[in-house]
Parts: sequence; C-alpha cells; structure tokens
Amino acid sequence: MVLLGNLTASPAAAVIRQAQRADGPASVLAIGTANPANCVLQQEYADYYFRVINAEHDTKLKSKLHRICKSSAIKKRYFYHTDEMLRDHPELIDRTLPSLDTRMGIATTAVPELAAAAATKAMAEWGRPATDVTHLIVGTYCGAHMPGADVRLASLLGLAPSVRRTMLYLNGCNSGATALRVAKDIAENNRGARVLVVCAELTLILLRAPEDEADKATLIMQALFGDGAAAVIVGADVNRGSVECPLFEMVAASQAVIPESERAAAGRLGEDGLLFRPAVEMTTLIRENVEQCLVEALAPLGLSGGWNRLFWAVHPGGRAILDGVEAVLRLDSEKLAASRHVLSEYGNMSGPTVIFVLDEIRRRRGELGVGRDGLGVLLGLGPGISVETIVLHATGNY
Ligand SMILES: CC(C)(COP(=O)(O)OP(=O)(O)OC[C@H]1O[C@@H](n2cnc3c(N)ncnc32)[C@H](O)[C@@H]1OP(=O)(O)O)[C@@H](O)C(=O)NCCC(=O)NCCSC(=O)CC(=O)O
Repeated sequence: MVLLGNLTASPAAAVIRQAQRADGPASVLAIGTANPANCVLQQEYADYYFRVINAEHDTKLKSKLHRICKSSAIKKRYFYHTDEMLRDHPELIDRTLPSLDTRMGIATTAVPELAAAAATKAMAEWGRPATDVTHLIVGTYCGAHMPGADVRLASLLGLAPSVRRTMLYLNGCNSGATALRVAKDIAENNRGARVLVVCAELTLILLRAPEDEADKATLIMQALFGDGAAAVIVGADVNRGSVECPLFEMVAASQAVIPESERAAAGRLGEDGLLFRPAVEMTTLIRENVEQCLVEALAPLGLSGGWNRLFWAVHPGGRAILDGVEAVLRLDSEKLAASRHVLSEYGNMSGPTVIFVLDEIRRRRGELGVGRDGLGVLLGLGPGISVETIVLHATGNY
C-alpha cells in the first residue's frame, strides 16, 4: 500500500489509472466546416431583412441597419432559412406570436444535418473509420432537445453506439473553444480516445423584427450573425506511420470570467425563440480585461507579453471587438487577418467561428504570422463574459 496523506492507494490501482492516460498532448487531427446554401451579400442585407419582415416602409431603421452593415467588415453571410420558410411561418417574424415550437421543430433535423456536413469533411481528412470515434461533443444555441442533436448526429455519421456523448447547449459564442478545451481533457485522460467536436448554429432561432424604433440591439444581432458548422477531431499519441496527422498540439487550456460582466452578453430562450442581446459595453469590457485574462492564463507557462511572437485565432464577435483586441495587445495587422477574413466571408457564426479561423490559419500559415516556434492562442469569447484561452503549437503538418 502507498500512503498519500490520509489517502491510501494500491499500487495496482495506480498502474491501472496510469495506463488509462495518454502519453502525449492532445492534438487537433482534422478540421471540417460547412454552411447552408442560402447566401446574402451584406450590402443587400438591409433590403433583404426589411423585405422579409414586411417593413419596407420603415426607411429610418432600414438606413440605420444599412449603415451598421456597411461598417461591419462583413461581405456575406449564409442562412438556412429561406424566403419560402419565412412566408410559411409568419410567427418567425412577428414577435407578438409564439414561435419557439416552429423554431425547435426546424432545428431538430437542420442542426444535426449541418453538423454532419462539417463532421463528414473532418472525418474524411482524418482518414479513419467513423466507428473509431470514441467521444462526441456537440455545441449549439439552436435548440434544447432530448435526446439532443448529438444522438441524431451520431446516427447520421454511423458512430458506434458506445460513443461517449457530451451536449453543450446555449454556451454562446465561446462554445467552440469550450468544446475544444473539454476534448483536450478527454483525449489526454483516456488513452486512445478520438474526440469528435462539432458546433452548429442557425440564426433561425434568433431571427426577429425590431421591437420599436429604439431597438438597436436587434439590428446589431441581425447585422452580424450567420449560420455555419465546424468540426474537429482531437486525439493524443498518434502512432508513427498512421494516417493521422497532428495539425496543432493543444498545449494548455483555461477559462476565466471578466468580473461584473454578467449582463454584458445575456440571452434567454422564450416563446419567441432565443433573445440574445450583447450590450454596447461588451466591446469595452473585452478591451479593458482581455490582456489581464491572457496574462493570468499564459504567465504560468512563461508566455506572457510579446504578443506578436504568437499566432492568434480570435473569435470575431464583431469588427469593433477585433479592433479592440488588436489595439490593446498592440498586435501587428496580419495577426488578426484570419479572424477578419472569416468575419468578412461568413459573419459571426457564434461557436463554430473560431474553428473556421483555425482552419484559415492552417491553410495560410506563411502569411498569417505563425512564428518560428509555432506557438499561438485560440481565444473564445462569449456570455459570462467568458474568455477561453487555448495555447496551441502549430506542427507544420498541413
Ligand atoms: C456592429 C458594429 C460593427 C457597428 O459599428 P459602427 O462603427 O457602425 O457603429 P457603432 O459601434 O457606433 O454602432 C452603431 C449604432 O448601434 C449602437 N450599438 C452598437 N452596439 C450596440 C449594442 N450591442 N446594443 C445596442 N446598440 C448598439 C451604437 O450605439 C450606435 O448607435 P447610434 O447610431 O444611435 O449612435 C460595431 O459596433 C461592433 O462590431 N460591435 C460589436 C458587436 C458585438 O457586441 N458583438 C458580440 C456579439 S456576441 C459574441 O460574439 C459572443 C457571445 O457573447 O456569445
């Protein structure tokens, strides 16, 4: 018997526990992304939106939305909802009518299908059979079903019935980073684990008309958010000669909440769908606190300061958020090029967005400021205000 303080552990138990752990760090082994087919150009969005909400006469609000769209640094966004769907379901637009059932009904199949499209691409790149996935983590703000989107997704992908599932509902825009942090812990604590992480979001759950003339928060949401899904395979201890190829080693992961910021990004699911309102102060709170959060996460690793030595995959919550992070960390302009590119091409897709950014970084490694030591930070931001920090090492295997 081995005495550990007042605990007693048998050597046999210690050996069994040790044998369950991976030797190496978790790594990102493959990435896949997907978007629905319906694409709306940002310069046409104000016309599109006021047409589908039957408010073309409201020229004052329409020109305000047009101005916000123009300064959003977004070129286009993708949506699952179509004109026909909105015509068939006036309750999706008229905020006096209950619409949760309609939104949830559509999400029941649409979310797992979009998730499956991204996951199929990640699994094709990974190169191993679907039944080798041991764990599944699914994140979405679009719905709250039992059983969850994870069960339907596992069936669409042909995962084994023994796959160990974790569902993350309503985590908001940090859900991509949160899911990756949980996947890292699973992969490092379960030898041989291969974790499929999938985040899928549809703005159908939060589409609505403005409440009144003063409702700028609704306009901001409608101007920024888009639909998309992203998937990652995470695993440790890749065998020599295996088809698997580590893209990024996951060096460390942490989460912090900005003090007294609870109301800055608040949402709730109600009869009228998901009402989410990022406050005007959200941008300022992030700008004033993000460096301290990063110092606390990175200093114990000997990595704080000198932010330009690192590459950056920052959640592009909005143009002003990226501007604030860039300014406060004094980042060279190319450091947030991947985040700005994803914002421009897809808008803010919530949880999946930061995974799209990671995908962009591995595609354009040379241009995007991945330094010689290959270290970087994936920064997730969401309600809380939560700051998720994952330190990555780009392996160069692309
Ligand atoms: C939307 C913008 C591109 C617009 O930029 P502009 O330069 O045009 O102008 P601006 O910032 O002055 O905003 C235009 C008008 O909208 C108002 N306004 C801005 N943000 C607002 C908000 N959150 N709620 C209510 N009103 C808001 C301004 O006061 C102004 O009003 P007036 O015209 O009357 O003066 C930028 O503000 C931006 O990127 N903001 C950050 C968006 C954000 O919070 N993203 C986080 C989403 S949540 C997320 O990613 C994570 C999560 O929490 O899950």
